[in-house]
Amino acid sequence: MVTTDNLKQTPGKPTFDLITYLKERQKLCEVALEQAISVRYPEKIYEAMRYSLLAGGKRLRPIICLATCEMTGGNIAIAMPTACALEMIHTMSLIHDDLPAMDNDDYRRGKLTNHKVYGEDIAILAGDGLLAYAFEYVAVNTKDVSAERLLRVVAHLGRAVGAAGLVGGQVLDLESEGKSDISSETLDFIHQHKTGALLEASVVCGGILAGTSEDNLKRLSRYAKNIGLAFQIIDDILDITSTQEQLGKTVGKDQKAKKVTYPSLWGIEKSQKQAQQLIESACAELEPFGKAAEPLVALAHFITSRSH
Ligand SMILES: CC(C)=CCC/C(C)=C/COP(=O)(O)OP(=O)(O)O
Ligand SMILES: O=P(O)(O)OP(=O)(O)O
Ligand SMILES: [Mg+2]
Ligand SMILES: [Mg+2]
Repeated sequence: MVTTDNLKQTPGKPTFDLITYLKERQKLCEVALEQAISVRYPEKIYEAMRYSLLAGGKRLRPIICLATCEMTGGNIAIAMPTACALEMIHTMSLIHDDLPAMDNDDYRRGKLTNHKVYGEDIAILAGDGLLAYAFEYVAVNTKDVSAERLLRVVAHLGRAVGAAGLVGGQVLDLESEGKSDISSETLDFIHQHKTGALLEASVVCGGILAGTSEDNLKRLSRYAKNIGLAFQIIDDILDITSTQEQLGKTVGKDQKAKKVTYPSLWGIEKSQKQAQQLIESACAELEPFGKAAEPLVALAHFITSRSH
């Protein structure tokens, strides 16, 4: 059996080339996203939606969705509409998160935030437009997948973005600002919802589209929950250790907003170890998939080693 250990880089062994993989997949996603929304009347709203959607970003959620679908016997074509929808939902969450009523941020993905360019009113609507279009896009453009699977994907996406997911996590995140007595359970809840839920949907929807077994879906969900938590821990570390140039957004915001984070509770080193452990547990879930899991194993390790 292939284990996560023998998938790790060993000198002399051919290893998975994640950099090339990411570049290729990012290009595929960029093309699909560019084609997904065109500008029409009233131009302003379509331009605002495209401004943030096409502003770059790692495209991790769509790439993870495509990878899971392929690993479980599907292909890129059946997963691409869902992959695009995940990025539309993610972009909506960033536009709204940056609004003055929430984090009040001026930069995102190396550019001025949506409300700085289009105004608060249009930025709210651009987020709404992207969210609604994400669901329309999956429903209309997914081909060669049964209606039953498609319905399951739509339901899973809806749950991930609503009060049981991103919205719920964001509410607690906002309520926790300035409070020093946030428990690690509350912190985990925030991370698992504001970040974990959409990553989990990215993984699980890929598996649903491919028609993988219920057991595999549970396994995939556990993998995703672990990488989701690790992702947010690293995000909070980067807010302390990285630069605006590298991240494309303002840094040092958590300390300024007096936010309790993993590194503020346990320090950077322990938080990093914690993230590493979560990644190891995540990868262990993929062992039954053998060599087919290489991309998802590499993507999980990328989450802790990333610089942006
Ligand atoms: C429903 C909504 C609006 C959800 C927002 C979800 C989210 C992950 C925001 C970014 O988190 P952050 O503020 O911790 O990170 P960043 O530094 O990227 O702003
Ligand atoms: O790369 P991005 O901008 O999509 O952000 P995130 O780090 O939240 O994936
Ligand atoms: Mg926030
Ligand atoms: Mg923010």
